[in-house]
Amino acid sequence: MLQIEDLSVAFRQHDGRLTRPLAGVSLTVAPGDCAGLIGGSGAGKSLIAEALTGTLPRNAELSGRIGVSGRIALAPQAVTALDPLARAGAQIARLARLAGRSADPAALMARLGLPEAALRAYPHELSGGMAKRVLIATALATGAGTLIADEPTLGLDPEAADRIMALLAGLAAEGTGVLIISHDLPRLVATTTRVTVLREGRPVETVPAAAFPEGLTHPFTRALWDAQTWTATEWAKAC
Ligand SMILES: Nc1ncnc2c1ncn2[C@@H]1O[C@H](COP(=O)(O)OP(=O)(O)OP(=O)(O)O)[C@@H](O)[C@H]1O
Repeated sequence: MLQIEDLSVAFRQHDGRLTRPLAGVSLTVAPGDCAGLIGGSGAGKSLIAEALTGTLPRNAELSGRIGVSGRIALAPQAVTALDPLARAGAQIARLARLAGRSADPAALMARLGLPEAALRAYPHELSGGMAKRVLIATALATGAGTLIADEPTLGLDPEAADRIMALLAGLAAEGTGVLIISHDLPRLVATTTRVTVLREGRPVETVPAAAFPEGLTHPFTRALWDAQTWTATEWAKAC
């Protein structure tokens, strides 16, 4: 269970000034929940992930309340988070060990739809979608009851992106609390029960997925939806 109330992150600059790129964010992810978080570039999405996992830069000042029951783990945005010199299976086992657990990497990879051969693969031998799955596997190997997936579909082709989103929805259906941070509003709406919208580090609103698109009332959320669905429609026509 994850509960964030009025979360703010500020940075003390070298000249003593304080900037506050994130303020007033609240959200809850219960076991079995699949929630979404969206915002443009620089909206503060990664700051939230870093605040939740205790990985904010040292000059960050955190305020608000973060309540976590059970373990929380991050599947990071960049596949470069994987050790380029270690095989995927060994990386999953290592994360489990660091969390004080023993894991069965083969079972975990099978659960995430990865072929057994991927256990022995180095990160550069994995496709983008497979590497994203390995990142999710390393997070789950910690025994986390809450998973934060930071941009899980970034850089993937549409089919691989759909498969990753279906996988995350499946994890939620099995009882994991899942927070998906993404730029991809149509996929978030298709996968999650609600989407929290951020704009320049401030919350705009949290909208039930069922409200998209007819029930949208906030002009920012509407513009975000129109921009992304227009592109998809026009692209489909052009093809
Ligand atoms: N160490 C830091 N010092 C000062 N400001 C920072 C620091 N780290 C991040 N920020 C600021 O916080 C804001 C939010 O950054 P963040 O990386 O969370 O955005 P984001 O929503 O994840 O963007 P993107 O989608 O591009 O990754 C940005 O304006 C960024 O400049």
